[in-house]
Amino acid sequence: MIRFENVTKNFRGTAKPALDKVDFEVLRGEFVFLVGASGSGKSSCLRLILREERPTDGRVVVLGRDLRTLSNRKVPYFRRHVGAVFQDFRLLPGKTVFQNVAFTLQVIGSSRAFIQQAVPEVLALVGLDGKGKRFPHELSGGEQQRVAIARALVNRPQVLLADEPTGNLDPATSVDIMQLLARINAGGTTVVMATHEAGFVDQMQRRVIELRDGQMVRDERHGGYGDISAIPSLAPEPVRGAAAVAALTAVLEVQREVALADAAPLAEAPDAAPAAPAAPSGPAVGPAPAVIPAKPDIPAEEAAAASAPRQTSPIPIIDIAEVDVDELGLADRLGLGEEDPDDRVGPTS
Ligand SMILES: Nc1ncnc2c1ncn2[C@@H]1O[C@H](COP(=O)(O)OP(=O)(O)OP(=O)(O)O)[C@@H](O)[C@H]1O
Repeated sequence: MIRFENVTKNFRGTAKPALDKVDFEVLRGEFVFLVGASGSGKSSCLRLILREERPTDGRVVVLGRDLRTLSNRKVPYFRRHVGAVFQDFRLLPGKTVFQNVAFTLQVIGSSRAFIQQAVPEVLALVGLDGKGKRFPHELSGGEQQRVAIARALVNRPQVLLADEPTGNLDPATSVDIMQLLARINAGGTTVVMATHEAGFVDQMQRRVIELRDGQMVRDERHGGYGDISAIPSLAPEPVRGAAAVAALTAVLEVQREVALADAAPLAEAPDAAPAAPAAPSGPAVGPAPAVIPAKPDIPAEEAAAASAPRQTSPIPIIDIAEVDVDELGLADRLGLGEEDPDDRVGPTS
């Protein structure tokens, strides 16, 4: 799903590479922590995945697309499949919560009717029901990050990138956001998260990729944060510990809910890939919380490969219909309207 092949990134005017021959593969459905000291290259990795930067050397392949050869014209299509959230939320201050999320859909030419349906659904999903008319400054930090997550999810991306999403939040709010990310992952969305939060990483025991001075020094299937001496200490250790315990509880709760959903006879679909198609709109199945399922248009070979690490079943809640980019003609005006077969993500050749 995401492959770094000996990737080196040299930024102009810098002697040392930000990334030095980094090589890893993330499979569909994984939750991966990117860890390392400040300046070790975590954000650079995420920016390469988003195609905000290109490698100096090596190859980055995301959803079957070699990003070296992806033309600028096709980048907006590509990014529909890759949502991103950041430490500083990056909301538009003059727009309401609804408008912030809707903007993503307007840019790709979604119909007004679709936007009116999809935005409230995704806001409910992230726990922001009824807050659509607020402006960002009228929200707490945690709520602002939820808006950012809603915006990242409204296109039902297959991958969610999170660059220190809890970096500006207090420990309790951070736990809420971690829980939300775990639920999103439980719905089949691959999550790659750069973080300094050693407590969360230690307790959640997910895959950990560690960078040091641009080099990958660790890739552990169920790892902890490792050496914490170089990370900024923003909260007293006991608080971090409490947050970590709460995070673990939250994540275990999500895992238990997923296991329950797996066990339910009606939820069984033996032939389905982990990110199965969404069910029609309706209430949550069983006790599970709202989880947005990733779009199911994933190459079959990747679906097979995804069985390796960890299988999660989708907990379908809503069905966000395919976006009709032609409907408003806006896509054409933005230069996004010339979709051709190459615009689709597909298997790596
Ligand atoms: N646009 C840029 N131009 C020049 N150098 C850059 C640029 N972006 C990043 N770097 C350098 O690349 C290296 C890796 O930076 P990066 O932001 O990826 O690290 P990081 O691990 O995400 O750090 P932090 O935890 O502080 O966010 C650093 O030395 C940084 O100064």
